[in-house]
Amino acid sequence: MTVPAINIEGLTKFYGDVRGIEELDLTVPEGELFGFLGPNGAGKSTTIRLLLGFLTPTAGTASILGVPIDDRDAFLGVRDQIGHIPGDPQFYDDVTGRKTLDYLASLSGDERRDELLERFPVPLDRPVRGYSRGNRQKLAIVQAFMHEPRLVVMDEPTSGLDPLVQQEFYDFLREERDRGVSVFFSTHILSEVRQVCDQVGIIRNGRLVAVEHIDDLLERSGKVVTLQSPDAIDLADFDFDETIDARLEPDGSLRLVISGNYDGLVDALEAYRIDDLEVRETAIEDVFMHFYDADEDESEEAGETDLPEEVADA
Ligand SMILES: Nc1ncnc2c1ncn2[C@@H]1O[C@H](COP(=O)(O)OP(=O)(O)OP(=O)(O)O)[C@@H](O)[C@H]1O
Repeated sequence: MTVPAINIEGLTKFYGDVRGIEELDLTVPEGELFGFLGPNGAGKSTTIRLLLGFLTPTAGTASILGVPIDDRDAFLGVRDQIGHIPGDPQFYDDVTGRKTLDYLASLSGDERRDELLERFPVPLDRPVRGYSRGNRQKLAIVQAFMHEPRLVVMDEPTSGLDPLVQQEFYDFLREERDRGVSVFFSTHILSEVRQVCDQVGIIRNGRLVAVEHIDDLLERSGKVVTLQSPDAIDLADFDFDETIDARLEPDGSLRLVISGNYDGLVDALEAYRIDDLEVRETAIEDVFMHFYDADEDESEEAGETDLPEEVADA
């Protein structure tokens, strides 16, 4: 039986009275690209810091590559099989990038350093103090992957990267996953989840709201059909088994959300002349909003407002 890359059971962390996370249960299989999505303050960094032993849980437990996080000796034994990109990567500012990597290599190895630096180049002979935000992030990527880890845990790893480097990083992550590396990464960017992840766990106010395969999530959410016709559209004609939602837009066009096959739609269309017909996937934003809406009452109790713009608009 294979061991999950990460297994979390009832994991809880309170900072005094402030809830970091509560009763979190989650399993990430080996070899998967797992996205951990939530707005600011949801508990993503807390979860990651608990997993890596930087914080002690208030309750519950977790294991990483089969090793319980509170078994310090065993954890040190798998430490060099794990890579980590923290939310705010810190290095010794007076030291050059090259020396930084030399030092980290002496701890865990650097079999892939050159290959990674070719892909994510940084000014190696400059002290890290002079690095831009993006270069600092690229150095963090190189150090996290250069020792051939089995699992990489990353806290918002694309912040500070320009769009081209972000795309390169997404390609790289997919290649790593195909080589069998497990990747757990937190993000508040929806489009990133869609592009990269196999599964996503959605966290809000310290609680896990859902865990879904991206394909299932989109499949279940249906397709959006937009129809323009010179004929008056009767909504009743489009109320077939596959219809999730049907409405007339102010300009008289029909907006239909359907899941499953198109048989009902094709039959209904026979009665109409068609000026324009478009079928597209449901926007991932619409799909995710429903998870957040469901938790609205609790969010108000916790004094939180609506989703931040990054999550709502990404
Ligand atoms: N050291 C701390 N002391 C007190 N409260 C904390 C501490 N660290 C985090 N919290 C609180 O715990 C909750 C979860 O924070 P956390 O940083 O884990 O969220 P996050 O999802 O990583 O957010 P972000 O996307 O903004 O980094 C928040 O309410 C936060 O204010």
